[in-house]
Amino acid sequence: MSNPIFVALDLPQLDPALALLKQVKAHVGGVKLGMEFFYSHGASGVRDVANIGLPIFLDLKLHDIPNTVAGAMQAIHALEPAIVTVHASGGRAMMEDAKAAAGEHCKVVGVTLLTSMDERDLARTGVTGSPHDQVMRLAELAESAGLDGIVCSGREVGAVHKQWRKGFFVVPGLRPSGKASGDQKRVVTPRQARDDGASVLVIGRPITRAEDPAAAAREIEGTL
Ligand SMILES: O=C(O)c1cc(=O)[nH]c(=O)n1[C@@H]1O[C@H](COP(=O)(O)O)[C@@H](O)[C@H]1O
Repeated sequence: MSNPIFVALDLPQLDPALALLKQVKAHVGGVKLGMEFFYSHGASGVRDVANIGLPIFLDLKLHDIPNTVAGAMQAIHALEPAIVTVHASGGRAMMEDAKAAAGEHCKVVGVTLLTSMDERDLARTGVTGSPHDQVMRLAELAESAGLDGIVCSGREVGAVHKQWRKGFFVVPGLRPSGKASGDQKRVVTPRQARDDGASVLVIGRPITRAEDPAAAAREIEGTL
């Protein structure tokens, strides 16, 4: 099995981000570029990272009307991302149009409930019920809209995997045991998430903020 770790390069400066990626490259299978990176460095920054030779997960978490999201998907074709995110709560028509507008080899995955949210946070948005129920509901919607998969926490991935056997599951909110969870609330270990059916393990600070990022990435890889 190829390395499922995608390192989240949530760093504001381009050169340190590129240097860090070169350090950890041998121990990860891909790189995730999110809003912080894309808003700071745009398409040219994405190309600089792509030149290092790892698959790119462009985590833009698109959430708008179908026409606008489809236009955004077309605008990023040239960057040839392997994976792009949209918010599943944007609805079925938006997800259908996002998938139709995506490049041929680009997986489109729907963010369900952010891993930084628990049941109380969910209730405050007006949704009653458990994070588990919300993830299952949005996974079903994403599948019916023709998406490739979803983003969920490691707490739900086992159940979603049973319901959607061919789905592609991106799991963030991962912490090696004993590491600080920070703003993440629904946390599991990388190994647990992989055993429960995660396709991609998104790991940021446990690698990028480690004293020795290459050693941290190697250590996590060794637990899988
Ligand atoms: O879409 C994501 O990647 C994502 C979804 C989610 O529910 N939770 C989540 O943490 N993420 C991303 O995963 C990464 C997690 O970073 P760390 O908490 O530093 O490992 C960040 O880049 C987040 O933007």
